Parts: sequence; C-alpha cells; structure tokens
Amino acid sequence: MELQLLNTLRDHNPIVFNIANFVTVQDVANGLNALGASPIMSAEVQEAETMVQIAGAVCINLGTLTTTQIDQIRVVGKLANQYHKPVVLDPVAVGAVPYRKKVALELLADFQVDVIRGNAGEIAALAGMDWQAKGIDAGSGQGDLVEIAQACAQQFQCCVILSGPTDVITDGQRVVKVANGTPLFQRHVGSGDLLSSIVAAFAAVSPTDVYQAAQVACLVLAGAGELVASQLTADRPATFAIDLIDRLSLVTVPEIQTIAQIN
Ligand SMILES: Nc1ncnc2c1ncn2[C@@H]1O[C@H](COP(=O)(O)OP(=O)(O)OP(=O)(O)O)[C@@H](O)[C@H]1O
Ligand SMILES: Cc1ncsc1CCO
Ligand SMILES: [Mg+2]
Repeated sequence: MELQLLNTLRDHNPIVFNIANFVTVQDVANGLNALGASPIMSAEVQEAETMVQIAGAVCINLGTLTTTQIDQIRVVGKLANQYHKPVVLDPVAVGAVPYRKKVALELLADFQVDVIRGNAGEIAALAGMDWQAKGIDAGSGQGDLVEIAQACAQQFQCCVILSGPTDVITDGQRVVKVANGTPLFQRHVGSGDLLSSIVAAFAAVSPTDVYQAAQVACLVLAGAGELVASQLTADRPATFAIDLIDRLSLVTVPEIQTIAQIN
C-alpha cells in the first residue's frame, strides 16, 4: 500500500469540497484540516462550478438531505465528472430509509461516483442485498461482507468501502481488508462521515488510482484511532474524538506502518 500518499497529501494540501450533513460538519472540517487537507463546505448551487473547479475532489454526504440539496448534488456530481474530479458518496442511512435509497439510486444513475463509502447496512441496501440496517448504524445481517461490497462496486462501476470493525475495500474484483481501528469509533457520531471525506482528500492526490487512495484513507484513519485508543484508560468517546483530531495531525507514516493490519 502506498502509505507515502499521507506525505503527498500534506505537501499538496488539497481542497476537498464537501456537501456535508449538519450533524457532523465541523468534525469533518476539523478532521480534514488536521490531516493536512483544506476543507470547504458549500450548500449553494450558484457557486457549484467554482467549487468543483477549485477542489481536488468532492465528497457528497446524504446525511441530512433536502430537496434543494438533492438538486445541488445533481449539478455538482455532473460538474465533477465534467472536470474529472474524483467523487466520493456517503449514502447515510439508505439501509433504513427507503426514500434515501431511492434518492441515492437516482443520483448514482445521474453521474459517476468514484468511491461509495458506507457501513454494511448502507452498502447492502445499494447492492439490493438482504440486511437489517438500524438508522445511521450498520445493523445486522448474515451476508458475506466481501461479496456485498463487490456486488455494490460491480453494480455502480466504482470502488466501494464497506466500513466497520474491518474495512473492506474493493474495486469489484480486487479486495483489501484493513483490520485496524477501535470500537470507540462507533461511540462517536460521524466517524464514517470523516472517513468518507478523508477518502476524498486522498483521492485528490491520487486521482488516477482511487482504489489506492481508498485503502490509504482507511488505514490512516483506523490506525490513528487505534493509536488514540491505546492511550485511553477508560471508555471516553468525547476524549477520543478530540484526541483523534490531534492524532490525525501528528501521525507519521512509520507509526501507521508499525501497526498496519492489512490483508
Ligand atoms: N468495532 C470497530 N472496531 C474498529 N474500528 C471500527 C469499528 N467500528 C467502526 N470502526 C471504524 O470507524 C470508522 C467509521 O466506520 P463506520 O462503519 O462506523 O461508519 P458509519 O456507520 O458511517 O459511522 P457514522 O454514521 O457515525 O458516520 C471506520 O474507520 C471503521 O474502520
Ligand atoms: C445522526 C445523523 N443523522 C443524520 S446524519 C447523522 C450523522 C451521521 O452520519
Ligand atoms: Mg455513516
């Protein structure tokens, strides 16, 4: 895995244009900034073309969608394709809310995304596979996570990250698993939103190989979280979230390499 991409990202400080949700927007902005990217959030369709032009990549999060935002997303997605800017889609809660699934499928038919990043419930829903999602959480199911991720990637001709205790990253054929992380990620709302935006940041510095970018993003975030958790003496979700921001800014390639659990 090209972990040096972390240093490339810090050297280039790419602009990441986020259509964020209003729950976790500040965590996402601060997480990207700490890592070494330059976040910008916009909800205005009139400035969509400028946003896409100045950005290295776009992250579209469906977490708190509105009809106005869906119209903006459609315009932004098409512009990103036109300007060849990588697009990451975070299909928040499509496994639990049929309206969201319908919207996500319509958007996926309107423009090409490079990476879909969701939990098991979300990726299974998009792939049309059986799963019991629970709100924004992954929920439970019987299916094979690799098969579900591959089916989703093949259906939408893109890379898929199915995140969870082990992140499954696939381009539809090839598969890499990242087993790093900590259960504390699930105790902080928005860990997945941050991962999706970090994927966009790495895609901005690796636009010709977003599969590689997706892998590095998963390892860097999960690795940073694992390092934070190893220093915490108790179950402290708030402290974890704060320390994660610090760790994203301090973590080095050798530190991540030492703990990497990839297969
Ligand atoms: N039990 C766990 N052990 C280790 N790492 C985890 C665990 N659960 C989640 N993670 C990590 O948390 C990050 C976010 O993934 P997750 O699947 O929880 O996203 P999500 O469900 O979309 O979260 P949110 O809706 O809060 O944004 C990933 O980096 C993943 O590796
Ligand atoms: C809690 C919540 N509700 C809509 S989006 C969001 C943040 C996790 O994506
Ligand atoms: Mg999520």
